[in-house]
Amino acid sequence: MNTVLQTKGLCKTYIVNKRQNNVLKNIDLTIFEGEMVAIMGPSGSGKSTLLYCVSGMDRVTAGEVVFNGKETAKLSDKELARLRLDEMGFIFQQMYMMKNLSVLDNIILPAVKSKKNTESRKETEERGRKLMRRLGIDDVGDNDINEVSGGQLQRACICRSMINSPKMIFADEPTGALNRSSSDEVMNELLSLNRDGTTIMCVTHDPKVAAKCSRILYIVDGGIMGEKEMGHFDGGEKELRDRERELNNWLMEQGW
Ligand SMILES: Nc1ncnc2c1ncn2[C@@H]1O[C@H](COP(=O)(O)OP(=O)(O)OP(=O)(O)O)[C@@H](O)[C@H]1O
Repeated sequence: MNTVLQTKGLCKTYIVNKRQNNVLKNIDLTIFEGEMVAIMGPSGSGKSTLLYCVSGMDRVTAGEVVFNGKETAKLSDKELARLRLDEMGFIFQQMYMMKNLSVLDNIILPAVKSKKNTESRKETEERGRKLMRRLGIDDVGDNDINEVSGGQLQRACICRSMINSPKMIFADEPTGALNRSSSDEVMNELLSLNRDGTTIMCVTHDPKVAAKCSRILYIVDGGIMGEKEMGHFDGGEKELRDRERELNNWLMEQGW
C-alpha cells in the first residue's frame, strides 16, 4: 500500500500569555492510500490541532510531516498553499464559505484559483454542477450561502473539497452540526468518495460516524494512545450494528 501521509516526532506547542502548552507530543503516524481514518479522543486532547498540522493549515513546532512525498516544513507559505489547493480537500465546521458568492461559485472557487486547472469557466461550472447533482443539492447552486440549510451547506463543502480531485480529504467534525439523518447522508457521501479511492482523515466525537471508518486513532493529551483497525465498511445494516458495538466496547477500554 502506498503512503499518503507520514509524520515523525510531530510536536506542536502553543505559547499563550508566555505559558507553553505542548499540545502534540511526538506523534508518529502513517496514513495509507485509500484509508478512512477517524481521530477520536477527549475534548482538548489535540485532535483538531493534529488535523491542522498534518494538512499544512498550521506549522509544526518540531518533527516531520511528509504529504504525498513532500516534506511540508521545507515548503514556503506559497508552496504550501498550492499543495493544499491542488492535492488536499477540506471540510471544516466553520465552513469558510465566502458570503458574497453563490453556492456554486463557492464550490468551484478552488478550481478557479488552481494554476493546474486548464478548463474554461464553463467547463469548471459544469463539473461543479455535476458534483452538486451527485450530492443532491443541484437546485441551490445559485442561492446565497445563507439561503440553504445546514445539511445542504455541509454537502456544498464536500463538493468544494472534491472539486480539484484531491489526494486526501481532511474533515473536522463533518457531521457535527447536523441531525442524524443529514449526518448519515453526509457520511454516506464520504464513504462513497473513499470507495472511489480518496483517502480521508476525519475528526469526530460521534461513534456512529467513526464506526464507518476503516481505522480509529484515539488521542489523549497530545499522544496516540490507542489504535483500532476496523477494515472497510461494506454498507450493510447488520455489519454497521456489529461495528458500532465493537467500537463502543473498545472506546470504553480507552476511557471514553
Ligand atoms: N490557535 C491556538 N492557540 C493556542 N492554543 C490553542 C490553539 N488551538 C488549540 N489550542 C489549544 O490546544 C489544545 C488542543 O486543542 P484542539 O482544538 O486541538 O483539541 P480537540 O481535541 O480538537 O478538542 P475538541 O474535541 O474540544 O474540539 C487545547 O488546550 C487548546 O486550547
